[in-house]
Amino acid sequence: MDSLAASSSSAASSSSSPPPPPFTDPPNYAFPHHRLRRTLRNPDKQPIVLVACGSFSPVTFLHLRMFEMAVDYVRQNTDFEIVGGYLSPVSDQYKKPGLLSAHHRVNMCTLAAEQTSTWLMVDPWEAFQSYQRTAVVLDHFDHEINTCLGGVATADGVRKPVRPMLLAGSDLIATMGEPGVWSEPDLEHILGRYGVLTVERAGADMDQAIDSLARWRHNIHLIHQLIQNDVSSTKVRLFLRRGLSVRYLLPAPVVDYIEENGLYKDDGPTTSASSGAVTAEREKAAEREKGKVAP
Ligand SMILES: Nc1ncnc2c1ncn2[C@@H]1O[C@H](COP(=O)(O)OP(=O)(O)OP(=O)(O)O)[C@@H](O)[C@H]1O
Ligand SMILES: NC(=O)c1ccc[n+]([C@@H]2O[C@H](COP(=O)(O)O)[C@@H](O)[C@H]2O)c1
Repeated sequence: MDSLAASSSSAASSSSSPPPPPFTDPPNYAFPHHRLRRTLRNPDKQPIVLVACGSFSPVTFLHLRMFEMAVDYVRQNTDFEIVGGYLSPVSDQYKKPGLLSAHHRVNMCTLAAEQTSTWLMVDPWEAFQSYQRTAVVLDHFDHEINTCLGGVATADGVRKPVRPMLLAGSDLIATMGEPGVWSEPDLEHILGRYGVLTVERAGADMDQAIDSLARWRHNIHLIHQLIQNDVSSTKVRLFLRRGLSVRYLLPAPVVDYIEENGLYKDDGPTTSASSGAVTAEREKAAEREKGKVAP
């Protein structure tokens, strides 16, 4: 398998011992695929799954709406067929401001996906372990769906591999042009191999964002928001701290969950947002030195 994790781990293995598993799974982990469509409707299309990586602290209607915008875009502009959609909440090690524990973030995403949609799923794989780079997260989906489940089949029984594609806001794509946040091999892996569907976000200039990523332009799909929505988790947290209502900004079960558990009453961790991935990678490397975490 052509995965980052697989290639780095196989380089380290000796010829006598069995190859280590390509990924470290959290305890009791099972890949969720109860809503993954296993048969292609149109055999001529390329099957894809949408993977949205982020904090989701908390998940908002905008996060969910990104998937619906992607569905419309894909139907009108591409030869892809979407067979599944996943929210992949980031690990606690990301330490972004306002990042609630993975336990609560996964619970809220699960309520949102299961109770407001018929096709979205939540993968807790990265949430419940050490920080994983986005390139590795996409490799994990590739591994689970194609290597373990055998991809999808056409009505005639022909098997096809599924391409995981990153679904992200244009602010996230803009960080790909910032020095030090993403490594060059990771960008090549994410944008060259898998591709990204980018949803326009108020305040982040999409054209400027992709200027520095021009060599992967063919794999970067820009989705314009026809109805502007600039809800953000930051604003929701601010409202909650001030005791203001967030109803109708988030799915009702998520609002109820926040109230029942008394969440977001204070500021939480305060590491700078843009340095989240860099800090998490540094801390992980230090822990690896001490032998505490797997690569
Ligand atoms: N209003 C929005 N428009 C477009 N994309 C968005 C919007 N809000 C979030 N996203 C995208 O959703 C993904 C997950 O975002 P994340 O969980 O970081 O939400 P956020 O609202 O940006 O959080 P925070 O406010 O805590 O920084 C990212 O790719 C982000 O770009
Ligand atoms: N090098 C990387 O792989 C890298 C860098 C920056 C952000 N990310 C990811 O992007 C997402 C960003 O989420 P936020 O928008 O909440 O910061 C997270 O899932 C994070 O892991 C990955």
